[in-house]
Amino acid sequence: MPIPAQDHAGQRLVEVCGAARSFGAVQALRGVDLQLARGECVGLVGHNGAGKSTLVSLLSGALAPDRGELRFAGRGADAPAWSAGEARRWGLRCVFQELSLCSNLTLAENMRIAQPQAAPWAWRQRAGAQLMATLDRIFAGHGLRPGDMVGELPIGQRQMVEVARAFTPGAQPLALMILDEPTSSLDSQAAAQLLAYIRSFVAEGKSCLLITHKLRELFAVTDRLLVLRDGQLVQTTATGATDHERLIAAMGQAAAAPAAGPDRGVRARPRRARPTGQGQAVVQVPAGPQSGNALHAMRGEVIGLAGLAGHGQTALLLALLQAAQRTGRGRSRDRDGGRHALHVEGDTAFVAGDRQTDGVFALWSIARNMTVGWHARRPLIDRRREQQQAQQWRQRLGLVTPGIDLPMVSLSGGNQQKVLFARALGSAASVILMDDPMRGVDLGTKRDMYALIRAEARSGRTFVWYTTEFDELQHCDRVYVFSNARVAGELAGDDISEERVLALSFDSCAAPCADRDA
Ligand SMILES: Nc1ncnc2c1ncn2[C@@H]1O[C@H](COP(=O)(O)OP(=O)(O)OP(=O)(O)O)[C@@H](O)[C@H]1O
Repeated sequence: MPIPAQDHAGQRLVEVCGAARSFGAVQALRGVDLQLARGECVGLVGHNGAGKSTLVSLLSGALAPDRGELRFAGRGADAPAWSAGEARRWGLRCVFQELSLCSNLTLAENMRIAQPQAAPWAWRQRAGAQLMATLDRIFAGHGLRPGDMVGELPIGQRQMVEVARAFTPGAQPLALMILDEPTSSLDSQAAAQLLAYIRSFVAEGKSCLLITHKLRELFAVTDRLLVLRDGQLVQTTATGATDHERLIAAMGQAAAAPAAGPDRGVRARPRRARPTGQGQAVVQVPAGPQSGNALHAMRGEVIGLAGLAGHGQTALLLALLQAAQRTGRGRSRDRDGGRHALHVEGDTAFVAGDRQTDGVFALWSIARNMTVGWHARRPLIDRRREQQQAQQWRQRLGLVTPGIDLPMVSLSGGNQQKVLFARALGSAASVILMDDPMRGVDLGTKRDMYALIRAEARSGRTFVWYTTEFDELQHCDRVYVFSNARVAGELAGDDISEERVLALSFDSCAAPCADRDA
């Protein structure tokens, strides 16, 4: 029989003593001590490469610590004895930053993989029904079906499935949920649904460790906050006893952080200050019955694409990229299956948000990943230029790595994202298409990137920027809001507000979109 929440709330559930872990020359964790009680939600923050995901891997048993001890629910375990199977049997589950679903299987089949011990008969129906029940509980109105193929879903929906699968009850208990950036690809509505669910989860006496770079979320749901910096826990504080600025300072990212708005400290410029557009439209999407209102971007403009995730923003960016590539081959206009007649002028680069699928060459070096677009235009690889350019961007974006010749997989998630950003900005492209490019990027680097985007726009580059974060729209000159794969409206100046974006998102969208990004 389950113990009532009030009987076990406050008891110690997890204890980590002196956990350390290195990867070659990199000391990812340098002796971390932490405790987690039953019934509490603890937030873990830190810059890219601070060691958060490594700590998660130790807790979940995916990695063994070099030294230190982990205890769960009073059961002592010397570090070498701690394993993924044991952690799961004791009630620990984990949603990792990089999604782990099999893209060639359906939702139901992915559910079955996570709980193979369930009864063998009619497993597909059972697994599908179980997963749907959790999806309904967390993400009401999700629009997913058990037979959907994971590989055909946009990253936001894949993240919903990943989260719901972890929360689905099974043969093993669930006492602690570790969520590593669970909202990085969710739109604001789905993120709010998940945060509300986390609160109800801990209210039942269960525990949650939440890792995110979105401070707003941490302040909304956590009881306590831990700050990790260069592999060490430098601050533990009750959430109510701190604020954004102090947290950012503890992370070591306080310099030049102007206070403005909910995620204070991440904005590089005051709201709506300096539109940069100049006379000539370099991106054009005409109005149409299927595509909605017309969309255009002038030279030097920063254009935001907003609206609920999966409502056509990524599809448009990809269509623009294809149009640009065909334009480069001598055609001036392109038709996207009759939906859009698109025009893009100039070299175009794309920053993928779904980095594992669309962006990263995992085993290539960091330097080669940064410069691959540039090499593609030359007959021979110029290693000296490659090194020069990569070192420049490493410093500019504060890449945390001992060397740019290491493989891309050695980088933390946020640092991999920085490399993709460097790849686009380091190219000769005059139009940069960005598909939610700040996924997993820490606050300090985001601030630098916002400033960089503005500076590049001033020099004449055009940005078309899909973002799931409202705050980022404040860095755009104009914003187009998408709904049901159509441009539902345009906002500019002080009209760019959360309320206006939501109003346009839901205006023509009663149900989740059928024409999703693929
Ligand atoms: N498999 C690996 N091989 C080599 N180095 C690694 C490996 N995994 C992590 N590291 C290094 O360990 C350090 C900590 O990485 P970790 O992924 O824990 O950071 P993080 O705080 O989760 O960062 P992010 O916010 O970007 O996800 C980084 O310097 C990273 O490059």
